[in-house]
Amino acid sequence: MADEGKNYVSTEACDVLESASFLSVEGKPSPLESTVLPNTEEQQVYEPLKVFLRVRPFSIAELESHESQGCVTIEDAQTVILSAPKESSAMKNSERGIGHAVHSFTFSQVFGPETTQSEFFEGSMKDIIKAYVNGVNGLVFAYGVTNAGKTFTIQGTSKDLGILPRSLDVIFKHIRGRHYLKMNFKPYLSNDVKKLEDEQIKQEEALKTAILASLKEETESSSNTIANFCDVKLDPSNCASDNHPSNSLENFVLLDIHKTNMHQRTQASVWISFCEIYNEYVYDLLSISSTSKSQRRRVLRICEDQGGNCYIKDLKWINVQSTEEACRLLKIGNKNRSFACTRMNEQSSRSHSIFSIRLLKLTDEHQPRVLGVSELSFCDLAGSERCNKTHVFGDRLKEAGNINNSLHILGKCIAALKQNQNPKMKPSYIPFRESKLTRLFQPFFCGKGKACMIVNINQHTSTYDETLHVMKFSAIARQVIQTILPKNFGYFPPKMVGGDGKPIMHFDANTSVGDFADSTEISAEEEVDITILSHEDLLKAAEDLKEKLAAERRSKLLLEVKIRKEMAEAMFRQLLETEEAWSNRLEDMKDSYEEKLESKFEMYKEAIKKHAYMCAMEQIEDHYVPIEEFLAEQEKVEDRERKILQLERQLDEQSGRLLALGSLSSDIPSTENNMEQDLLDSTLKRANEGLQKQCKEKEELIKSLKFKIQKLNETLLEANEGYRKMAEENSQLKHTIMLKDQEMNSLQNWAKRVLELEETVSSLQKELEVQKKNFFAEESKQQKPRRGLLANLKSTVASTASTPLGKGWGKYEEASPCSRKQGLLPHKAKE
Ligand SMILES: Nc1ncnc2c1ncn2[C@@H]1O[C@H](COP(=O)(O)OP(=O)(O)OP(=O)(O)O)[C@@H](O)[C@H]1O
Repeated sequence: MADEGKNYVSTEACDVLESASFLSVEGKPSPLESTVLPNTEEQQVYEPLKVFLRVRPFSIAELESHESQGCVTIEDAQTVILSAPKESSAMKNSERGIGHAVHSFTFSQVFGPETTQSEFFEGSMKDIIKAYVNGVNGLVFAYGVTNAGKTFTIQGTSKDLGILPRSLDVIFKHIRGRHYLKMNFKPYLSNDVKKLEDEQIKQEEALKTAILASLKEETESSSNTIANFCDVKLDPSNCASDNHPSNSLENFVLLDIHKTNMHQRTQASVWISFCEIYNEYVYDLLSISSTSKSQRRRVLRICEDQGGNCYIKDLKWINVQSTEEACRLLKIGNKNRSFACTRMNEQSSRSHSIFSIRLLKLTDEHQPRVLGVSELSFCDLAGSERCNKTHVFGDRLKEAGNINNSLHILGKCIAALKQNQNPKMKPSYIPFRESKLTRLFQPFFCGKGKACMIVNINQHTSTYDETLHVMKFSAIARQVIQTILPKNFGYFPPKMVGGDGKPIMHFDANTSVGDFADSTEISAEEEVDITILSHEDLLKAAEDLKEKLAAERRSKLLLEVKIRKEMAEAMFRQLLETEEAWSNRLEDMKDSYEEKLESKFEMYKEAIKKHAYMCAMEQIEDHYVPIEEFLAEQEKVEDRERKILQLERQLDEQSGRLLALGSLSSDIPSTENNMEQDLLDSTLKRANEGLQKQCKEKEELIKSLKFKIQKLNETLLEANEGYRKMAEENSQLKHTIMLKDQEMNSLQNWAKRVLELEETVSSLQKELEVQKKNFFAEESKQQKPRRGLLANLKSTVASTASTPLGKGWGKYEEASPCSRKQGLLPHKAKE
């Protein structure tokens, strides 16, 4: 890998890691120990996950069985080449064209088979212990196939100590003289501290004594094959048994101690815990009950505090005063650990074991205060293996399944972590919660600590394919960049609780007491290892679980509904806010654009003005005439005008004379001088031009007038035509009027005649009346015959009928009496 050895730690942060040490060496205050505490607000550090490869040497038996086929070749301090042996699947695949037969892998450092425990410790643990004593949590996990040397690397043997006892030794040496021996401050939950009452301290001491005593009983009663750590003499000669320079912390951790910036003298208290994850159940390896095989082991729960930090509830934390004590406890734990004899390893770890050391940093006072807590965990993972190769069944098969599953999830987490580092890739879910192991590892991979991976391989041809798988896994892990949060000592300020578990002190001013009260475990429920239950109990347990599941689902559903509602409301609010923000922004943009436009407009206006001004100035410059010159020229012009006027007058006179003289004028010799003649000519010319101009104007005028006249003529013609028509109509009307007049006249005549006739009729009637009277008078006097009167009447009527009126009358003689009364009507109808 190209970035091999590249350190992502910023110089500043690196300096802090290099220099700051929170405890003095061998109890002696360092030169600067009385200065300040390490700055806990340093920037966060990015560094690639350190992956060390350790190749196990062949055992004598293996050498005798000619295991070696040269599968593993160490190229250099960082590179190793794996060549597939003939019978391996990798070789078969490569022959089929799938994959390669040779693979090259790069590590932070490769430790060959000849590497001693001391060399390995020095080469791999330096940084992590340095960071640990400065408050950075650390995780060291050994990964590899079964029988690859993981346990050997972590724990070692009594003669050849592994990294764990060596680390303990370094830590104790480091705190020598500053070791806080009282047990009244105890680690609590994930990162807190509990202040114990006297009674509790006594209980604590009794428990420790009991656990340690159990080892004594055991060692007396039975022999064991595990490294007898209690016999370990952890003096420098032991540690440097391989003739290597001393591995004490002074040698590599506190080289720059003189740079420390600590203000305060401090002391430390060391607590350890040891647990295993077996078949996905967590067991306390330091539990007294667990030492008795007949008793059922208590399953521990992984809980989370309010900060989401995982911790194992009820896991025992034992105060240790020395490396020897810690190693005794390690041995006790090992005895409780699930080992089994597999085909590959006589003492094969069937579980993942986690040994943790918590360092409590306290002030060096009569009433000490806790300054911080840091944790260093060593995880010896169970060996990865293929079930078919190990020929396992029953419990072993189940174990293998669980081991492989948790390792598979660890692989998935590491792959997801690597993928999430790539900003171009879609962030993927990291399945930390899918196994107990990854749940406990999560904080270390999420910035709350520094992780380090040890890959153990053997050179067996029989396990080549598994080894290749392990190497591929490590190649991915190698690419993970760790983000280490900037708290140097612990990631959250520790809280302190009293013996009753209630907070008594807060180290973080920002954290309230209320917050703390909730930071207890999520559930106090205890898990039971169901594999040891009877069939009936299992059924009952299944029923219980079903009920619990249903209840849980219901509550979760309600919670989901509530959360969804809250989220919807929050989103709606956010949308509204966003909308408002955008509309405000839009308004602002509009305003700013308007302002810009206005200012541009003003700018252009100014530019145009300027340009016009410049042009004007240029013109003025071009046409500039001094005032004296101008006045002189003006005078000259006026003078000439006067002369022209004079000449014009003269011309008028002359032309008047010329006209008077007529044709003779040509013969009259000119008396004028040449100058006058010229002036005259020019005047004439100008006058001529003026006349021509006037003529042109007049012509134009005439043209327009002609056009107008033409228009008027046309209008006149139209008017004439109209007039003619009107006249015709008029004559027709006159004729009609005349006819009407005639009719009127005739009617008047008729009316006159009617009047005459009426008069005649009335006179006749009168006469008739008179005649009647006379007749009746005579008749009464003479009684003359009626024939005579009628004859007279007839003669009268006959005389009347001879007149024109009488003739007309006669025509109607035969009409009815009614018609006679109406008189004139028949005549009118005739007319
Ligand atoms: N570097 C080494 N030098 C000498 N012996 C070693 C080395 N590494 C491992 N061994 C020996 O190899 C054997 C197997 O080692 P170990 O038990 O540590 O393997 P393991 O990987 O922990 O196996 P498992 O996963 O099955 O528990 C042990 O006897 C151990 O002493």
